[in-house]
Amino acid sequence: MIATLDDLDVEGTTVGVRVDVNSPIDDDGRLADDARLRAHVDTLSELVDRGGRVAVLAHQGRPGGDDFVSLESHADRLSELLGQPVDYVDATFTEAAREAIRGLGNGDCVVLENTRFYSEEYMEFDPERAARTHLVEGLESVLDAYVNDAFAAAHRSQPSLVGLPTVLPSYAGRVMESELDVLGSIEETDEPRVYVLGGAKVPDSIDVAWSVLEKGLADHVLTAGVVGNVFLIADGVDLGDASSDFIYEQGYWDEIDRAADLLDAYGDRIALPRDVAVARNGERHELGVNALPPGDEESAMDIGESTLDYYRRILDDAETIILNGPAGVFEDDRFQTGTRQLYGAATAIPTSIVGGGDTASALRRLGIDDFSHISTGGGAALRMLTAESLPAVTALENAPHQPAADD
Ligand SMILES: Nc1ncnc2c1ncn2[C@@H]1O[C@H](COP(=O)(O)OP(=O)(O)OP(=O)(O)O)[C@@H](O)[C@H]1O
Ligand SMILES: O=C(O)[C@H](O)COP(=O)(O)O
Repeated sequence: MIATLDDLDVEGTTVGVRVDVNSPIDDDGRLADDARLRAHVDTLSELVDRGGRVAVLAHQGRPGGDDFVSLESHADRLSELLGQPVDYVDATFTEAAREAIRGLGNGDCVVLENTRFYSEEYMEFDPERAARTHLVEGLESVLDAYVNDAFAAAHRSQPSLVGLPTVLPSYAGRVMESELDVLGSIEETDEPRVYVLGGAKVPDSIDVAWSVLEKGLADHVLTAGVVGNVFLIADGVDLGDASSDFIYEQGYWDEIDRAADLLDAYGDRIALPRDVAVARNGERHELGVNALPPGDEESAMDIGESTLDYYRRILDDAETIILNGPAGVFEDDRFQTGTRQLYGAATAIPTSIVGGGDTASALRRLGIDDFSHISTGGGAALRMLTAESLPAVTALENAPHQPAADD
């Protein structure tokens, strides 16, 4: 049983709120897309409106990346979104951070510095060990409560996600609550249940496919994107050198064997593309799998019409559809068709759930957003879609001062 903001007496309480605002960053090192910030506005505005003293914790990027930047521009944008001043302090758990937190009045909000500027926050710990890190020990004394709204990071066992809820009364924020409501009860959605696995994260998708087929969660798994290409090769189709080289360069060659094992075990429930689209003379050109391999340098960039017809027939009976990853290289207008049509067809199914942060923002750009639920999480959603627990969610379940089960 996880406590929510409904269980928290907010007025005058100093709350550490973990959000996930890990976002695209522009060439000047500033926030380039505020979608993830907007997702947390409900939680943050509720806390400040109810008189909380709010200290925001978040990571941005990974060490060494161009997007590994300060949260100053996030604080500026948050100030606009909340319609009130939001301070920023370039410290996370040191005396400067504690001083900023102690200085908060009721209804005030401060953004602390990128948690991953500190090495411990980029390591995974068990919750008890995470509770003894500098970040947790530095903040514990100035916080009365902890709220986790960072569903998209909930698959990470890092101090701000699993350490703080070990030592503080802890609550799920509104994003976390709604994600858990939907993704935590996949088994209860109506059947037939269809999973669409596309995109380029082949190992993750194959993990999901194994899990949902083994557990009987999926009546059908439809493959597309690079995932579909790997399954085609595993099925003995010659996709040509360009697609094969791409898969090899991504380090996914071993995945072909795993895909072949899956086809052996559950082939009757896995659907493979029947045609692919390549670029020929600068135009989209579709080829049935019997006409493969394509010409030299031609790579399978999308699924074609015949695959879409086949997949639509499977979807005709579906009650629930769960999608992750685009069907093709949607960034190129010529190869948007598969994603546009497959995701478009999914919106007609009674329960349609999209997992994956980047896919979600791409779909919004394509103007397709009429799903039952679009998750804020990529890796976290994938893990939940297999009905597995997430460390940060488990830490919330085990946190001190939880409401009784019959509350
Ligand atoms: N056939 C293909 N060949 C090469 N790239 C492809 C193909 N199909 C899709 N892609 C690429 O896959 C990428 C997206 O895949 P990915 O698995 O990262 O999905 P995602 O929604 O961004 O995931 P997340 O939200 O979890 O980060 C896109 O950049 C797209 O161009
Ligand atoms: O963007 C995400 O998926 C989350 O913020 C987690 O980021 P990470 O994969 O760098 O831990």
